[in-house]
Amino acid sequence: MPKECRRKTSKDFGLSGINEGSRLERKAAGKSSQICDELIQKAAQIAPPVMDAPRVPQVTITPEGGGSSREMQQEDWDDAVDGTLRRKLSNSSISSTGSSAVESEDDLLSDNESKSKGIITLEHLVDAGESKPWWKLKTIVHWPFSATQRRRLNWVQLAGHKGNFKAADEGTILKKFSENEVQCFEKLQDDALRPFVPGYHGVVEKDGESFLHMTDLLTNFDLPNVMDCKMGVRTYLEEELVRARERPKQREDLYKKMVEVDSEGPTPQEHAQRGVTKPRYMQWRETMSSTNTLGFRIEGIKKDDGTCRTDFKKTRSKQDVIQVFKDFVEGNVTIITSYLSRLTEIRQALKTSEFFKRHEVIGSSLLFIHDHKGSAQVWIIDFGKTTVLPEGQTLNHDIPWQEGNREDGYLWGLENLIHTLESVSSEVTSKETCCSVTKENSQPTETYGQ
Ligand SMILES: Nc1ncnc2c1ncn2[C@@H]1O[C@H](COP(=O)(O)OP(=O)(O)OP(=O)(O)O)[C@@H](O)[C@H]1O
Ligand SMILES: O=P(O)(O)O[C@@H]1[C@H](O)[C@H](O)[C@@H](OP(=O)(O)O)[C@H](OP(=O)(O)O)[C@H]1O
Repeated sequence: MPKECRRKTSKDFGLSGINEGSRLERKAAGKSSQICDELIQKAAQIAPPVMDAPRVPQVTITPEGGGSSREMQQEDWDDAVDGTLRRKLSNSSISSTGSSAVESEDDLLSDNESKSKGIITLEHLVDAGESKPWWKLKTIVHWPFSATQRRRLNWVQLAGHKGNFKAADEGTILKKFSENEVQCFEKLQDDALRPFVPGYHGVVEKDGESFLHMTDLLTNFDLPNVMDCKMGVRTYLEEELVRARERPKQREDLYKKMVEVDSEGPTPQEHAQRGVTKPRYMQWRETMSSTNTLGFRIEGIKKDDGTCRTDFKKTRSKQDVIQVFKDFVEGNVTIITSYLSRLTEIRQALKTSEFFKRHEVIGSSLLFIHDHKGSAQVWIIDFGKTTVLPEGQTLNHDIPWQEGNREDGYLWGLENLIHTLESVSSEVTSKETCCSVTKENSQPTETYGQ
């Protein structure tokens, strides 16, 4: 049974106060998720995989000394990245994104327990009666929560780790602080990419924990359809490779996630030790999905009927991706055209962006959002693993990666994404033309009827 079919209850998610609207969305989810699965399976059977030439050399991480490795400590992680990517976080967990875990959740939690996969309820950090003030760092502005603003927010989180986001005042959210991401947002304020990233409202702190305060991109939509596409041919940093070679850590949680998708995925040695290193897992994910072949992959989709799917780990061929997009936009050419024009604007901005030239962009996503009123937007999100290059170095973002050149294939992936949507558009249009011709032909003419 696909993972998404095994739905957790609100109690499983720790959501005690989930409201009626959300319950209804969840109810709808089971049925149409199944329909979606069937459609995707059919598409996969009909369409032979169209494989582009792999752009990423596979790097083998061979643990010296077999499986013996010590647990990685936070200091190691900070040292490992040599100051280029500072991951010191506001709390004890360690990750590029401010959440998980070089070690914190390792070997303890399954995928479902640690990752967010759809509709969630965002809680504020304070209770209605809380009187302690919030303070904005830097500007030291009193955090202006009123009792009504301390509502629970039904929200969609298609990727990332559970607990990474909190509700904030109207139209905004809080994401767990990572110094790297905050630095990116600050630089982006003066960059050509600013119109395409969520509004940045500084850093706030509460009880020793810091958060990045940003615009909630879902705010202006009515029952939004949302898709997260992770960009680039590579989803791990070169530093992570170096680290894994120097101090390999076999992770049982990643091994389990691999086996769940493909029991033949791990090597005999990995089966024996019941563990894989993180770069090994990430590379395997890249080859199973369209990351290596198309330079982007679908992470998750939430539709306006309440269905959420994050089971795209084996969605690899261009035709499969086209089918998923078609289903996402429900064949609506106007929405596809809006998405295409926004992607073209993003491509243009990326080509002029100083920030883009000077950063290795890893693990960043394009967030597609549209609704029944016809609004459609695409935003660049997640800079947790976007890393500044050494002084004087720049990237092309569209040439093959070789270890050391730090290329990420972002622009190449964007080009493929645009082509994919153009294919969706022409397939939908030709189907419409074909249908209307068939309809016309089947209309009895007056003479025929007489
Ligand atoms: N500004 C935003 N507005 C609305 N939704 C957002 C916003 N930022 C993120 N999201 C939602 O949260 C999800 C995870 O976001 P993001 O990738 O930034 O988190 P993360 O924890 O850094 O993820 P990962 O661990 O995969 O790097 C996205 O897929 C999207 O559904
Ligand atoms: O999508 P999956 O298959 O669930 O795999 C996760 C995904 O690749 C995340 O991007 C990664 O977090 P980072 O981007 O922060 O590295 C996470 O590593 P983690 O388990 O170390 O958090 C992986 O487990």
